[in-house]
Amino acid sequence: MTATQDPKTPKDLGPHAIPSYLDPNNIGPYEIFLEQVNRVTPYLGKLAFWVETLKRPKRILVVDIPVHLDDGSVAHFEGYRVQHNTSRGPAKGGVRYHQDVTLSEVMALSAWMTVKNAAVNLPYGGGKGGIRLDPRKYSTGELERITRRYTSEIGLIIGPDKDIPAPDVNTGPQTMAWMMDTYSMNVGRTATGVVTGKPVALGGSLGRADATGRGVFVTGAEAMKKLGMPMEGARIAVQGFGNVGEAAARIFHEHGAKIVAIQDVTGTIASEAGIDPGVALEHLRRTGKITDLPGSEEITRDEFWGVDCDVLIPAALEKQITLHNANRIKARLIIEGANGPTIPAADDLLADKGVTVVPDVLANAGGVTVSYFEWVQDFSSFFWTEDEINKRLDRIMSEAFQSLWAVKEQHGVTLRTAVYIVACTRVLEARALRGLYP
Ligand SMILES: NC(=O)C1=CN([C@@H]2O[C@H](COP(=O)(O)OP(=O)(O)OC[C@H]3O[C@@H](n4cnc5c(N)ncnc54)[C@H](OP(=O)(O)O)[C@@H]3O)[C@@H](O)[C@H]2O)C=CC1
Ligand SMILES: O=C(O)CCC(=O)C(=O)O
Repeated sequence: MTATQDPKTPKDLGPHAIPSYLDPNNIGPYEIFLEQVNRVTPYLGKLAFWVETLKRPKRILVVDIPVHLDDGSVAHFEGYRVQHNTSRGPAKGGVRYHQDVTLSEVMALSAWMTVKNAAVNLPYGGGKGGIRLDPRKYSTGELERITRRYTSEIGLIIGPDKDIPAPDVNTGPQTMAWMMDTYSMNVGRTATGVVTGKPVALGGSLGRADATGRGVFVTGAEAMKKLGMPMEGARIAVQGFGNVGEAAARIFHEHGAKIVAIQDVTGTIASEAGIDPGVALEHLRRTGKITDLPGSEEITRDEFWGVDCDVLIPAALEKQITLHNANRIKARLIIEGANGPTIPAADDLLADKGVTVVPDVLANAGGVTVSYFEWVQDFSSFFWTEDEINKRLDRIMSEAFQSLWAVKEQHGVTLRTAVYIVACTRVLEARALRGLYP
């Protein structure tokens, strides 16, 4: 028996009921991706011949990052850049700073970028990077030195027409500015197109900061229409209140939905009357935590999953929805702002319960879509208005949703499998047309 053959066996049967190596909740991030590829393979027809291409990252770089800390000592960090696939264009995807970053995680995140970029038909392959460190423990100067050394080390394989990093968890416009500057110094010219998600003053794009959350809203609103769920008063619970979660909560709130619970690392809050995300953000900035927000009550991390809501937006990290909590989820709709928040076994359980999942590789593609706009603007040195950007983003996201929903209906599969069918077909068509030999 493999870890995924008995996906619905709960772990809670007793301490010795399931050996950990058979527990489906213990699946690693890259194994999740491989399982998703296995599930789509029967739908790929002749292109299944090439499916091994998807299972093997094209290029993996592991780098040592030695840096002087403020106290004069030298620390070494481990960094990664994985280019999962470049069949449809340069690799593209963010850079994560987190204490739990592993090579398997970065491999999975880069593979999901391949699928995501193909799903919304951007001319990119998939890449992702990361450094295993807890950024809260380092000063701004230390983070700048770490970022610059990391950029120099991965400079071997990145470039505006090779691999274009962007922000992910715990990185943002300032990180991208340092990366752009370091790469530019090393190549002897200003290369704005080497990263996206830059500050607007440095060739960044208007609309990029909110783009992922906006895409979560657009695809979520389309799904709600399909499911006959009214937006006005819809009860929404959001896990993660950073770039993606905060913007998604704010935009849903602006459109009449009610944010009934928010969870981040510092705690979980709930409110029957609804939480104003603007007030919550101001409170978070002032106090450093989401809890103790006036008008809300604190609930446990675990209670979050059973909150009475219509829509759940996981917008934090991978593997949050597992067999431990999937059964308790009351939402009819899950919009995956995070990458990889649902393990495959929980996906099955949710499908059986009739819960619709807008998968990460569609729901959070708004960020990379505006990154693509940024890259195009940098190349042409001609910048668009925010209104133009938002209109183009909304159109791409809602058209992608409509066409992928039609594929779901046609095959009678989940929306995730439908997105994988379309995206993997696009990637493998390109692979097959390019052939193998130089
Ligand atoms: N930024 C982007 O453009 C894109 C991001 N994504 C994905 O969206 C997700 C969030 O990214 P992003 O918003 O950029 O990251 P941020 O670093 O801006 O925010 C992450 C948020 O998640 C919270 N968080 C982290 N760990 C946990 C946890 N265990 N339980 C609850 N909350 C947690 C953080 O809390 P705290 O602040 O307290 O640490 C923070 O609120 C990731 O999966 C990322 O890959 C996907 C597409 C694009
Ligand atoms: O903007 C980008 O290029 C990539 C964003 C990202 O890392 C993601 O979509 O997961």
